[in-house]
Amino acid sequence: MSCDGPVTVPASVPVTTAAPRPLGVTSEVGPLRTVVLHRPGAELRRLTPRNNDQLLFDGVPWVARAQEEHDAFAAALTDRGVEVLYLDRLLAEVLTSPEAREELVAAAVDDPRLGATLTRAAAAHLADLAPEDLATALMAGLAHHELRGGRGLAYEVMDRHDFVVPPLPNLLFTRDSSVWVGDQVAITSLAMPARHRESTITHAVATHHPRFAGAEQLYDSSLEHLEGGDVLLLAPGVVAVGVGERTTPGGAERLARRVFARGLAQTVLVVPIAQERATMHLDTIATMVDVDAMVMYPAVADTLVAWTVTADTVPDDDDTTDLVVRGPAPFVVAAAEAMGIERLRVIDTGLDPVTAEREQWDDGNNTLALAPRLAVAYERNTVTNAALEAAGIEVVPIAGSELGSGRGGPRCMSCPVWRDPL
Ligand SMILES: NC(=[NH2+])NCCC[C@H](N)C(=O)O
Repeated sequence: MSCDGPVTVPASVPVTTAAPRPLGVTSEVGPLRTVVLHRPGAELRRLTPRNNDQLLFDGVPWVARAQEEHDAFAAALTDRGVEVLYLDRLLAEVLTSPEAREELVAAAVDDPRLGATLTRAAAAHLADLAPEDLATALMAGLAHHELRGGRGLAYEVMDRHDFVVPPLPNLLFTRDSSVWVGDQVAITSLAMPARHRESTITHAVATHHPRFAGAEQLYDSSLEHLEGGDVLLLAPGVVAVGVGERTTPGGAERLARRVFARGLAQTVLVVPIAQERATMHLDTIATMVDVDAMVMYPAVADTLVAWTVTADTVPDDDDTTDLVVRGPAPFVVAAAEAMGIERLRVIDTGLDPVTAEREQWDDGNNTLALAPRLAVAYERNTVTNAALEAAGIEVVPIAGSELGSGRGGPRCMSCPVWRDPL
């Protein structure tokens, strides 16, 4: 398997297609047809013990092994008929458009640390690069020594280990920087400074790539914080939004109004989660594995609650619809009611508290459903996976020893853009 080379896209995986392809996602478990992944690359090689905390990694990953693990993840999807689109290809392709280039170069140097002289020099450097090289620079950033003829006071004073343009190692987690709700794409507003710029890339791709031509944008990065890892499409018309370290209550409220106004959902469940790194997104504690079943961190299964939000009148405006808020009620009760089912099954992982905490930390609850009762999971979470199998869920195990150092599992590392309706 190639480790460190360029992305090896199987010939059967088109990155640009002439004919429009379906887009849209209405559930977590409808058969997965097309997904956006990001194969980790040069941006991961920027991580050092000095910067990994700030860049939201728990260590310094072995990059070649992380790529190998990621290639195996992608192969597990393509082997099952899923079309994989790679974010770096989509990015390089949109960088042939002058507007996209301008937008992304401007976003890359929009940083008050730089000052006018260095901003100009960095922008000029980037604007000179060919699409592939510019894509690499936008993802891996620009180190101090890479700016030929750099300059000005800020450049001289800057620590040599600092970046003129910081890298984006969390691009790997494509789940967070955009999320499809129905046939519209929400470009998210990422909470952590280390991730802000990611949504400028997903915005440019959604706006300028022919593959996504015509798709309406539901949300944008200037709005209240909202991250895709917090958004779960429990059933057609029912969206759960986690509110915690990343997504704010304001973000959940804004999303609710917009999905109502655009007819994409009739119920939004707002789910408070602990504001901690271990539970940074709702999908770190619960993901769907069947039309009526979730795998959930046992420590929260009994205490998780939800507010049920609906529209008061026929909604027709993005931002002013009156909302009706009920609750809080136990999450499983509120979810079942909104989904119109008798009971939402929570798979009993039967874990002792220590194993449960360890496997939650290692993204045991962060599964990616390929279809009802078929889910990709990290192989290391053996106890959770055995419980899933016992409950009738087929687990597609993948290695994640290096990928996992960024604290994200199969769901975090994937952005479905097309699932068959249930
Ligand atoms: N959907 C998710 N759970 N994403 C995980 C993102 C991990 C990433 N290092 C961060 O801190 O943002």
